[in-house]
Amino acid sequence: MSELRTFDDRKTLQRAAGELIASTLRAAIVERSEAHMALSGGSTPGPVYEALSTKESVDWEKVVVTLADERLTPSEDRTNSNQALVESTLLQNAGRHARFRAPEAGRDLPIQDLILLGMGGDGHFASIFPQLPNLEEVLSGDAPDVMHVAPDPLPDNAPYERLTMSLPAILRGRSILLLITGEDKREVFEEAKRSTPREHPISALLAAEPAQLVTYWAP
Ligand SMILES: O=C(O)[C@H](O)[C@@H](O)[C@H](O)[C@H](O)COP(=O)(O)O
Repeated sequence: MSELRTFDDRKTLQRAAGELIASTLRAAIVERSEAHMALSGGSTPGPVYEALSTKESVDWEKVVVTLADERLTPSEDRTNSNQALVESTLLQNAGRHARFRAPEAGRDLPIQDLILLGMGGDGHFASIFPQLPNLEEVLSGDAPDVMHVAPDPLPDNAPYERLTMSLPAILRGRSILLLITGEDKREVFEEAKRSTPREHPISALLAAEPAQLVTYWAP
């Protein structure tokens, strides 16, 4: 059964998320001599990545970072890419020793020790949006690990086609940390337990009842 933890405020949530990710990475390195994690973009995780970058207790040279999704920005908009977000927040301080691997459509990913997700107000996660023409493919059990998707219409706040991990690739993650903030998104999260993936894509993740999913929420 997945777990929901609530926090008094976003700063406390972000600090706790950094701690959880660091301990997950340390445990993975002890067990398998390396750790793989896939990160999301958005407005919530930046401070998590910054806090994480200062953790000297993580053997960062053994950490490989990729993205749960990526915005296919033109070169002049590169600062809006998720890679740019991760480079400017996580890949500094101690975290600069981690290796970054950009996702490629059709290229298999190693099992991720940790996948960090956010959720949009429409119930999207990674770049699995309600308006994906190929939504069923991205959610199907035989989907490739990474897929090219073209939300139609493109999202207002980041109007780009995307690369996204598929649902089966996400469900293969050893741990999945979902960060949600605000009352509105909490309502969407609760509603998604009873709706369809076309209404709220996150409902497909929740319907799988992944035991490795932990959701952090703050007002
Ligand atoms: O490229 C992106 O925008 C993200 O990967 C996206 O899936 C994000 O996780 C959600 O939109 C939630 O974003 P917040 O962090 O702003 O809630």
